[in-house]
Amino acid sequence: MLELKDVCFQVNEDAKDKEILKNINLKLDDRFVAITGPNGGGKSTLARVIAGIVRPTSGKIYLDGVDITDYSITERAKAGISFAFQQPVRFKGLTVKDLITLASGKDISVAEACSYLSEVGLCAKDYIDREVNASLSGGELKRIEIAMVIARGTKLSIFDEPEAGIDLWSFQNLIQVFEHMHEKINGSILIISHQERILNIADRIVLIADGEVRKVGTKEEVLPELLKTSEACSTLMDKIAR
Ligand SMILES: Nc1ncnc2c1ncn2[C@@H]1O[C@H](COP(=O)(O)OP(=O)(O)OP(=O)(O)O)[C@@H](O)[C@H]1O
Repeated sequence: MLELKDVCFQVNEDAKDKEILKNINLKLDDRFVAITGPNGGGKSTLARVIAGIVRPTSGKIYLDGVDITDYSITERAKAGISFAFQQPVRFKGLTVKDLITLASGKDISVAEACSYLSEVGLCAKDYIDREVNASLSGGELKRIEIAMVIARGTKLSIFDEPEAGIDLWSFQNLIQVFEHMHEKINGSILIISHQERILNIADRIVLIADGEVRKVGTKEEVLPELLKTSEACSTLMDKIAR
């Protein structure tokens, strides 16, 4: 279980303190949790705080009862947290097989590596020996990154807006990948998304706005609140536009 107690994150901008996360309290033990909310609400910051990319200004983070607040990214990775970036990283000189083997942490066969690619809907023989460089499309890279996360098989896998920057066709396939992961994965998935189809497969949704947790619940409980928030935003945008 992941637990956040009074987590705050503050930056100093133009000599003024800016609170980006305000006393976040969460207990998450569901298999598939989606974090959603308006742009700039603090979702990515929260994911980065959980993965250890940034340290909270105050508060505590526990993974299965262990205080990981002061763990580095590497220590958190060893404790069982994987993080997939919004823009996946390219690794020039490494093949897809190399990356999946590294991710799995053991010497796996080509057939095993291929099985991870098949899980994300990629035809393994076409990709296994390809270099992870700029010749791969955004959608392909994203799926290879997801295959790596599956190969790592950690307790907690965090995805920051996996839908960002991919076309509609790739997005439809990506949804199927997540639906499949929801059924198959051993650990938990924490996914930041604005997409209703992703929210629809979540066991729990966390709505974050203005650095605060506004609501935690099932989609039936959270979506109406989310619609209210987006209506409020559109009304504001209308007023600004007028
Ligand atoms: N290091 C930083 N310094 C200054 N401001 C920051 C920093 N990190 C985040 N912010 C600000 O904090 C707010 C929340 O950012 P964050 O990226 O977490 O939002 P988000 O909910 O993920 O947004 P989006 O949906 O647009 O991806 C934004 O206003 C952002 O500009």
